[in-house]
Amino acid sequence: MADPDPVVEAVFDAVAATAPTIRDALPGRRVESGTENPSGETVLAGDVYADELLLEALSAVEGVGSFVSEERPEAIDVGGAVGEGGEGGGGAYAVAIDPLDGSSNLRSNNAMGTVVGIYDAPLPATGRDLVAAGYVLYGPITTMVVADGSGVREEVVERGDGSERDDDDEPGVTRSVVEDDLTLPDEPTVYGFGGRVPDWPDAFREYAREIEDELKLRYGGAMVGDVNQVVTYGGVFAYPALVDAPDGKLRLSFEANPIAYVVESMGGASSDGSGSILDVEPDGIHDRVPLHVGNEELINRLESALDG
Ligand SMILES: O=P(O)(O)OC[C@H]1O[C@](O)(COP(=O)(O)O)[C@@H](O)[C@@H]1O
Ligand SMILES: [Mg+2]
Ligand SMILES: [Mg+2]
Repeated sequence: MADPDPVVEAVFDAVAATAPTIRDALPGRRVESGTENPSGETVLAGDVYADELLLEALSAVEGVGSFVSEERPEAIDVGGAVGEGGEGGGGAYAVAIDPLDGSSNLRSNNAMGTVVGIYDAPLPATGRDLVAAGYVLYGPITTMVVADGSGVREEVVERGDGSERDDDDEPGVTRSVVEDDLTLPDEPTVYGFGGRVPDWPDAFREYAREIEDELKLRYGGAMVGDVNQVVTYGGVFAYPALVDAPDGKLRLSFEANPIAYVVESMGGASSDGSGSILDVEPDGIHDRVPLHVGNEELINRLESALDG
């Protein structure tokens, strides 16, 4: 097995170090910030806070050359030319972040997360340039799922006690690996599909009718939470193309590619409707894409259903 990439490890150290702070900051940040993001969506105070904290933490990581966020129009140069083989080749990585995924769940106090993609190429790039990806899930407990090219692990992330503080400004965190080789369960159990049923194209609606007959609905409105149901129990998550939004809702660089990388690394499959998400060629960093991930057999059936 390849040695862990120290830059990748340092990125997930930084993400884990921010997680308890982001979580603690949420109660007072459930209100609108008064701005819109590059996708035209209302930004909450929690989105702004998480974005700024992650920029600060990740720009301090040596080997991260570019910080690219769902909340910012352009990539931020944080030092080092991106590409050329990452840590081994002398170049730096681009880190794409969805600081708070599912932030409309903040008001209703439901699950949310943070999504991370580490690319060995300047963005926009395809998911084939990912060297690692993962997500933090703010559920009843805070967990972090990391796919680093050698496997997929799940950690519980907690604020450390005072003895683990590096210095006064940065409270330590305790990380416990709870699963070190996550694979998708063979027997699928759950499904979750985003968007309104009347907005689904007919072919997707027919596929959904079949799946409803076979699996249990688990849908909470935050991609990270809904994907983690599939990761845990097996099944399928989709935010499909909509009749009036053929590219769906989710963003390729910040959401779809990292999630596809995680699910494919666990032995599952991803699709934009016709092929792996990781092969989708982007035009811009805020491009959207229909996202379908889960057990391979269910994704194959989805592609056949949409093929007509
Ligand atoms: O409630 P809607 O509009 O169907 O959208 C739900 C989807 O939108 C998202 O909240 C988009 O993510 P952000 O909260 O990062 O914008 C996903 O997490 C979720 O799958
Ligand atoms: Mg999101
Ligand atoms: Mg977000």
